[in-house]
Amino acid sequence: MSDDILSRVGAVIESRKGADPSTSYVAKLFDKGLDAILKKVGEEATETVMAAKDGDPKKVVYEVADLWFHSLVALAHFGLKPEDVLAELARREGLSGLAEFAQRGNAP
Ligand SMILES: N=c1c2ncn([C@@H]3O[C@H](COP(=O)(O)OP(=O)(O)OP(=O)(O)O)[C@@H](O)[C@H]3O)c2ncn1[C@@H]1O[C@H](COP(=O)(O)O)[C@@H](O)[C@H]1O
Repeated sequence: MSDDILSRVGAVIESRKGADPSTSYVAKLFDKGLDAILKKVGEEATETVMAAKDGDPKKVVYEVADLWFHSLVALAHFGLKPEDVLAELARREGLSGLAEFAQRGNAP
């Protein structure tokens, strides 16, 4: 179920390319350009950190949803989709982060 919603939201975001910014928040972001999109990603990341520092689980969920959403818009700017990120996470599945770090020639 979870990646279905990511795919659905990703498809709607893609469909907003070239849409009227006055009728769509996503189209407004595309119209403003990459810096505006990245500004929102940064803002939502900061708001996620602040929600976590406050120890408020519901607020953390809300802000992570904002962060994931704006990250999907940033992906779409580059013609990328949520499925691309899911494939990368699947590629990493089962490989310990410690082992992966060491594989890159980093000291444990
Ligand atoms: N998932 C979302 C989504 N999450 C957040 N947002 C918008 O992102 C904006 C966040 O900007 P704010 O400045 O309000 O930031 P904030 O952090 O919420 O508020 P502050 O804490 O900064 O005050 C708000 O307008 C939210 O409504 C979203 N807007 C759209 N979507 C999805 O994208 C689809 C297309 O949206 P439109 O292009 O607007 O039709 C929708 O059907 C949804 O599925």
